[in-house]
Amino acid sequence: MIEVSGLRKVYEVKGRKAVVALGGVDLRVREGEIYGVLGQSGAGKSTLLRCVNLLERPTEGTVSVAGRELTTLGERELREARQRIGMIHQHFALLSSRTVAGNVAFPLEVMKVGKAERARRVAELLELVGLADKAKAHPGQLSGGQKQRVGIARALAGNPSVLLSDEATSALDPGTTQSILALLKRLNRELGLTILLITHEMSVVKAICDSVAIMRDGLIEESGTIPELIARPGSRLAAELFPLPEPEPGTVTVTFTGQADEPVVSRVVRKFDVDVNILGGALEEVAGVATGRLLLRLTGDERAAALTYLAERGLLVQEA
Ligand SMILES: Nc1ncnc2c1ncn2[C@@H]1O[C@H](COP(=O)(O)OP(=O)(O)OP(=O)(O)O)[C@@H](O)[C@H]1O
Repeated sequence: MIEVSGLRKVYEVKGRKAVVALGGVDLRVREGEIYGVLGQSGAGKSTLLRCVNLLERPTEGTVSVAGRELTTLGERELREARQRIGMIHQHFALLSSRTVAGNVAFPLEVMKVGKAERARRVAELLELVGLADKAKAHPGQLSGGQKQRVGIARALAGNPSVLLSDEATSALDPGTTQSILALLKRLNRELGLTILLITHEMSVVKAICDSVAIMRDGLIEESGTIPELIARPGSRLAAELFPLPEPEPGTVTVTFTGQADEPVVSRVVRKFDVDVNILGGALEEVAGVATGRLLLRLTGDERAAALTYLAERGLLVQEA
């Protein structure tokens, strides 16, 4: 759905050294998934997101969304293509002089949608985000979470196939963050909306993302589906989601996704002549799947056979 290839963005600032915000980024977001780009401040996340709808012109590389290569389009075609790419912002970017309904109607006015159809569509969008009773309110009378719901309704006005989210929950408290993330997940499921979001919070990735790219210094360090990354030896995502003590020689790190119901450790002890000592562990719900990592010391004559048994059960076994 979104294909970014060889993307470079260099900011030339007069009298200062040029800043390489993106140093050659490839990204592939599949239709219907929620894809998170995670990174510290300055990693290049906003630049990447703004290049996806060409708010920012890449210095090099190509961007295609829903099969259209955006970098080759003229201004008019680009405006049309952008109507199918919604965007939501950290600070909501609402027009304070307009009512909630007026804010949602704004893109429809730009698209020259007739008055009656506009009113129908605005009512439908406000219903979708749970704000039907706030149509006449002004943004100043709303909570942060309600403002972001207006932002989401406005972003969906043009029936986009893709939604770009620029730190949409960073200005919200934890409870409100969860309700906005749940709304995004519902829109993803019900409308088949593909979502590309940027965030500096692992909790956002953990709550709703199917795939993730970790960015640092304008480059992607690792990317893939979350189960893929958790199972990848040396993955930074796995280390950050499941921090474990430094493995000492002789210890074993065991990663499991979705097999949390099986008592594998007690089975290993019963089946094989081994002792198991749990040195550390973490269990998390990741995108709705129970996932965990354990640091074990396994000793005994049948150690090798026990490790093979764990690997055969689909667990990732890494010896220190
Ligand atoms: N318009 C600009 N002119 C010059 N440099 C810029 C511009 N926009 C961003 N940069 C620089 O590009 C680099 C990447 O910035 P970017 O905003 O994309 O990172 P980020 O990961 O989104 O960080 P943050 O979360 O703080 O916004 C930074 O070094 C930043 O200072």
